[in-house]
Amino acid sequence: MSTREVVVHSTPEVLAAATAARLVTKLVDAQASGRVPSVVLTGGGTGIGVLAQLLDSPARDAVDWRRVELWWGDERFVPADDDERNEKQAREALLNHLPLDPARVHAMAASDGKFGDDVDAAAEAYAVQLAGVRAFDVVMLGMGPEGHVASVFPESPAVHDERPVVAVRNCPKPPPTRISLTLPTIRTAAEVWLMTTGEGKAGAVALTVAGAGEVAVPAAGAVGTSRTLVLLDRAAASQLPAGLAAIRTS
Ligand SMILES: O=C1O[C@H](COP(=O)(O)O)[C@@H](O)[C@H](O)[C@H]1O
Repeated sequence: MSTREVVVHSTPEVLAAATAARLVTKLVDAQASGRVPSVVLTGGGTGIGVLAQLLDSPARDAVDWRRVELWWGDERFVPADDDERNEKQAREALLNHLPLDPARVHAMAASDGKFGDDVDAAAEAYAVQLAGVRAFDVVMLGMGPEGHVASVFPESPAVHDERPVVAVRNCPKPPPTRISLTLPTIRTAAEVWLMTTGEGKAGAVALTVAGAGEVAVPAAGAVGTSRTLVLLDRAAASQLPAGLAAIRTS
Protein backbone atom coordinates (compact mmCIF):
# COMPACT_ATOMS: atom_id res chain seq x y z
CA MET A 1 0.00 0.00 0.00
CA SER A 2 1.31 3.45 -0.95
CA THR A 3 1.39 6.73 0.94
CA ARG A 4 -0.91 9.44 -0.39
CA GLU A 5 0.71 12.29 -2.30
CA VAL A 6 -1.37 15.46 -2.44
CA VAL A 7 -1.02 17.74 -5.45
CA VAL A 8 -2.86 21.05 -5.40
CA HIS A 9 -3.50 22.93 -8.64
CA SER A 10 -4.69 26.51 -8.88
CA THR A 11 -8.02 25.90 -10.68
CA PRO A 12 -10.19 23.01 -11.89
CA GLU A 13 -9.04 23.75 -15.45
CA VAL A 14 -5.36 23.50 -14.52
CA LEU A 15 -6.04 20.30 -12.60
CA ALA A 16 -7.83 18.78 -15.62
CA ALA A 17 -5.08 19.79 -18.04
CA ALA A 18 -2.28 18.58 -15.73
CA THR A 19 -4.03 15.27 -15.11
CA ALA A 20 -4.65 14.75 -18.82
CA ALA A 21 -0.91 15.33 -19.40
CA ARG A 22 -0.07 12.93 -16.57
CA LEU A 23 -2.24 10.26 -18.18
CA VAL A 24 -0.62 10.68 -21.59
CA THR A 25 2.82 10.25 -20.01
CA LYS A 26 1.69 7.17 -18.12
CA LEU A 27 0.26 5.54 -21.26
CA VAL A 28 3.21 6.43 -23.48
CA ASP A 29 5.69 5.05 -20.93
CA ALA A 30 3.75 1.80 -20.55
CA GLN A 31 3.51 1.33 -24.32
CA ALA A 32 7.20 2.13 -24.75
CA SER A 33 7.96 -0.75 -22.40
CA GLY A 34 5.89 -3.07 -24.61
CA ARG A 35 2.79 -3.29 -22.44
CA VAL A 36 -0.85 -2.60 -23.18
CA PRO A 37 -1.84 -0.28 -20.31
CA SER A 38 -5.20 -0.60 -18.59
CA VAL A 39 -6.96 2.44 -17.21
CA VAL A 40 -10.15 2.74 -15.20
CA LEU A 41 -12.23 5.80 -16.07
CA THR A 42 -14.53 7.67 -13.73
CA GLY A 43 -17.71 9.65 -14.13
CA GLY A 44 -18.39 12.97 -12.51
CA GLY A 45 -17.46 16.53 -13.33
CA THR A 46 -13.73 16.26 -12.64
CA GLY A 47 -13.24 12.94 -14.41
CA ILE A 48 -15.09 13.97 -17.53
CA GLY A 49 -13.26 17.33 -17.43
CA VAL A 50 -9.95 15.46 -17.64
CA LEU A 51 -11.16 13.57 -20.71
CA ALA A 52 -12.32 16.81 -22.35
CA GLN A 53 -8.89 18.33 -21.72
CA LEU A 54 -7.27 15.31 -23.29
CA LEU A 55 -9.33 15.86 -26.42
CA ASP A 56 -7.97 19.39 -26.63
CA SER A 57 -4.36 18.29 -26.12
CA PRO A 58 -2.22 17.50 -29.20
CA ALA A 59 -0.13 15.29 -26.87
CA ARG A 60 -2.92 12.70 -26.96
CA ASP A 61 -1.60 11.63 -30.37
CA ALA A 62 1.55 10.36 -28.65
CA VAL A 63 -0.55 7.43 -27.41
CA ASP A 64 -1.36 4.42 -29.57
CA TRP A 65 -5.02 4.31 -28.55
CA ARG A 66 -5.60 0.96 -30.26
CA ARG A 67 -3.39 -0.52 -27.54
CA VAL A 68 -5.11 0.81 -24.41
CA GLU A 69 -7.61 -1.14 -22.29
CA LEU A 70 -10.37 1.04 -20.86
CA TRP A 71 -12.59 0.08 -17.94
CA TRP A 72 -15.02 1.97 -15.73
CA GLY A 73 -14.99 2.35 -11.95
CA ASP A 74 -18.76 2.66 -11.81
CA GLU A 75 -21.80 3.12 -13.96
CA ARG A 76 -25.29 4.42 -13.52
CA PHE A 77 -27.70 1.54 -14.39
CA VAL A 78 -29.88 3.44 -16.85
CA PRO A 79 -30.61 2.97 -20.57
CA ALA A 80 -27.63 3.20 -22.93
CA ASP A 81 -28.72 6.54 -24.39
CA ASP A 82 -29.36 8.19 -21.02
CA ASP A 83 -27.23 11.30 -20.49
CA GLU A 84 -26.53 10.13 -16.92
CA ARG A 85 -24.41 7.24 -18.15
CA ASN A 86 -20.73 7.63 -17.35
CA GLU A 87 -19.90 5.71 -20.52
CA LYS A 88 -21.96 8.07 -22.70
CA GLN A 89 -20.35 11.13 -21.14
CA ALA A 90 -16.87 9.67 -21.61
CA ARG A 91 -17.56 8.75 -25.21
CA GLU A 92 -18.86 12.21 -26.00
CA ALA A 93 -16.03 13.98 -24.19
CA LEU A 94 -13.21 11.90 -25.69
CA LEU A 95 -13.62 8.27 -26.68
CA ASN A 96 -15.67 8.88 -29.83
CA HIS A 97 -12.76 10.93 -31.14
CA LEU A 98 -10.05 8.32 -30.60
CA PRO A 99 -9.02 5.35 -32.77
CA LEU A 100 -9.75 2.85 -29.98
CA ASP A 101 -10.05 -0.90 -30.42
CA PRO A 102 -13.72 -1.55 -29.50
CA ALA A 103 -12.71 -4.91 -28.03
CA ARG A 104 -10.57 -3.06 -25.48
CA VAL A 105 -13.33 -0.69 -24.32
CA HIS A 106 -15.07 -2.44 -21.43
CA ALA A 107 -18.25 -0.56 -20.59
CA MET A 108 -20.56 -1.79 -17.85
CA ALA A 109 -24.00 -2.95 -19.03
CA ALA A 110 -26.92 -0.56 -19.43
CA SER A 111 -30.40 -1.28 -18.06
CA ASP A 112 -31.71 -1.92 -21.57
CA GLY A 113 -28.77 -4.12 -22.51
CA LYS A 114 -27.99 -7.83 -22.51
CA PHE A 115 -29.05 -8.35 -18.88
CA GLY A 116 -32.21 -6.27 -19.02
CA ASP A 117 -32.96 -4.76 -15.62
CA ASP A 118 -31.02 -7.49 -13.75
CA VAL A 119 -28.33 -5.31 -12.22
CA ASP A 120 -26.84 -8.22 -10.24
CA ALA A 121 -26.29 -10.22 -13.44
CA ALA A 122 -24.73 -7.14 -15.06
CA ALA A 123 -22.33 -6.69 -12.12
CA GLU A 124 -21.39 -10.38 -12.13
CA ALA A 125 -20.71 -10.27 -15.88
CA TYR A 126 -18.35 -7.33 -15.37
CA ALA A 127 -16.53 -9.26 -12.65
CA VAL A 128 -16.07 -12.14 -15.12
CA GLN A 129 -14.54 -9.75 -17.67
CA LEU A 130 -12.24 -8.32 -15.01
CA ALA A 131 -10.99 -11.74 -13.99
CA GLY A 132 -8.47 -11.64 -16.84
CA VAL A 133 -6.90 -8.36 -15.74
CA ARG A 134 -3.59 -8.66 -13.90
CA ALA A 135 -3.53 -5.15 -12.42
CA PHE A 136 -4.77 -1.79 -13.59
CA ASP A 137 -2.07 0.75 -14.37
CA VAL A 138 -4.27 3.62 -13.22
CA VAL A 139 -7.65 3.86 -11.53
CA MET A 140 -9.04 7.38 -11.82
CA LEU A 141 -11.70 8.28 -9.29
CA GLY A 142 -13.86 11.29 -8.62
CA MET A 143 -15.16 11.85 -5.14
CA GLY A 144 -18.50 12.90 -3.63
CA PRO A 145 -18.93 15.55 -0.95
CA GLU A 146 -19.64 12.78 1.58
CA GLY A 147 -16.55 10.82 0.49
CA HIS A 148 -17.96 8.28 -1.97
CA VAL A 149 -15.73 6.93 -4.72
CA ALA A 150 -17.00 5.03 -7.78
CA SER A 151 -20.47 4.10 -6.45
CA VAL A 152 -19.22 2.98 -3.03
CA PHE A 153 -21.11 5.24 -0.63
CA PRO A 154 -20.43 5.76 3.09
CA GLU A 155 -21.95 3.14 5.39
CA SER A 156 -23.52 1.31 2.40
CA PRO A 157 -23.46 -2.48 1.79
CA ALA A 158 -20.93 -1.95 -1.03
CA VAL A 159 -18.31 -0.63 1.35
CA HIS A 160 -18.29 -3.98 3.17
CA ASP A 161 -18.44 -6.12 0.03
CA GLU A 162 -15.41 -8.24 -0.86
CA ARG A 163 -16.62 -9.21 -4.34
CA PRO A 164 -14.82 -7.48 -7.24
CA VAL A 165 -17.91 -5.76 -8.67
CA VAL A 166 -21.28 -5.12 -7.06
CA ALA A 167 -24.78 -3.98 -7.88
CA VAL A 168 -25.62 -0.88 -5.87
CA ARG A 169 -29.19 0.03 -4.97
CA ASN A 170 -30.78 2.98 -3.18
CA CYS A 171 -27.84 5.30 -3.78
CA PRO A 172 -28.23 8.58 -1.93
CA LYS A 173 -27.16 10.32 -5.16
CA PRO A 174 -29.41 9.69 -8.19
CA PRO A 175 -29.75 7.60 -10.22
CA PRO A 176 -30.32 5.09 -7.41
CA THR A 177 -29.21 1.88 -9.16
CA ARG A 178 -25.61 1.45 -10.21
CA ILE A 179 -22.75 -0.96 -10.77
CA SER A 180 -19.43 -0.39 -9.03
CA LEU A 181 -15.97 -1.79 -8.52
CA THR A 182 -15.43 -2.37 -4.82
CA LEU A 183 -12.58 -1.00 -2.72
CA PRO A 184 -10.62 -4.31 -2.78
CA THR A 185 -10.67 -4.19 -6.60
CA ILE A 186 -9.64 -0.54 -6.69
CA ARG A 187 -6.73 -1.40 -4.37
CA THR A 188 -5.32 -3.87 -6.90
CA ALA A 189 -4.32 -0.91 -9.12
CA ALA A 190 -0.70 0.17 -9.36
CA GLU A 191 -1.80 3.79 -9.18
CA VAL A 192 -4.98 5.36 -7.83
CA TRP A 193 -5.67 8.97 -8.77
CA LEU A 194 -8.31 10.54 -6.57
CA MET A 195 -9.34 13.75 -8.32
CA THR A 196 -11.75 16.40 -7.13
CA THR A 197 -12.46 20.11 -7.16
CA GLY A 198 -14.53 22.67 -5.31
CA GLU A 199 -15.14 23.74 -1.74
CA GLY A 200 -17.97 21.24 -1.37
CA LYS A 201 -15.42 18.42 -1.42
CA ALA A 202 -12.96 20.03 1.02
CA GLY A 203 -14.29 18.34 4.17
CA ALA A 204 -14.24 14.86 2.63
CA VAL A 205 -10.76 15.50 1.21
CA ALA A 206 -9.46 16.51 4.64
CA LEU A 207 -10.95 13.38 6.25
CA THR A 208 -9.49 11.18 3.49
CA VAL A 209 -6.00 12.60 3.86
CA ALA A 210 -6.25 12.42 7.66
CA GLY A 211 -6.83 8.66 7.30
CA ALA A 212 -10.53 8.31 8.16
CA GLY A 213 -12.03 4.82 8.13
CA GLU A 214 -13.23 3.62 4.74
CA VAL A 215 -16.71 2.69 5.98
CA ALA A 216 -17.39 6.33 6.87
CA VAL A 217 -15.28 7.81 4.06
CA PRO A 218 -14.81 5.30 1.20
CA ALA A 219 -12.29 7.61 -0.51
CA ALA A 220 -9.92 6.85 2.38
CA GLY A 221 -9.85 3.22 1.27
CA ALA A 222 -8.91 4.02 -2.33
CA VAL A 223 -5.16 3.48 -2.51
CA GLY A 224 -2.84 2.04 -5.12
CA THR A 225 -0.14 -0.56 -4.61
CA SER A 226 2.66 1.74 -5.78
CA ARG A 227 1.17 5.24 -5.82
CA THR A 228 -1.85 7.14 -4.54
CA LEU A 229 -2.32 10.65 -5.84
CA VAL A 230 -4.85 13.10 -4.44
CA LEU A 231 -5.25 15.68 -7.20
CA LEU A 232 -7.07 18.81 -6.09
CA ASP A 233 -7.81 22.39 -6.93
CA ARG A 234 -7.25 25.02 -4.23
CA ALA A 235 -10.89 25.03 -3.13
CA ALA A 236 -10.96 21.26 -2.56
CA ALA A 237 -7.67 21.56 -0.64
CA SER A 238 -8.92 24.41 1.55
CA GLN A 239 -9.47 22.31 4.68
CA LEU A 240 -6.13 20.48 4.53
CA PRO A 241 -3.57 21.35 7.19
CA ALA A 242 -1.73 24.45 5.90
CA GLY A 243 1.70 22.79 5.82
CA LEU A 244 0.49 19.89 3.71
CA ALA A 245 -1.21 22.05 1.05
CA ALA A 246 1.85 24.28 0.84
CA ILE A 247 4.27 21.44 0.17
CA ARG A 248 2.92 20.55 -3.23
CA THR A 249 1.19 23.49 -4.84
CA SER A 250 1.34 23.95 -8.57
O1 LIG B 1 -21.99 9.68 -9.19
C1 LIG B 1 -20.79 9.78 -9.33
O2 LIG B 1 -20.11 10.73 -8.63
C2 LIG B 1 -18.71 10.73 -8.46
C3 LIG B 1 -18.25 12.17 -8.20
O3 LIG B 1 -18.78 13.05 -9.18
P1 LIG B 1 -18.49 14.62 -9.17
O4 LIG B 1 -19.36 15.18 -10.26
O5 LIG B 1 -18.89 15.14 -7.83
O6 LIG B 1 -17.03 14.80 -9.47
C4 LIG B 1 -18.05 10.08 -9.66
O7 LIG B 1 -16.69 9.92 -9.41
C5 LIG B 1 -18.71 8.75 -9.99
O8 LIG B 1 -18.04 8.09 -11.04
C6 LIG B 1 -20.09 9.02 -10.38
O9 LIG B 1 -20.83 7.92 -10.83
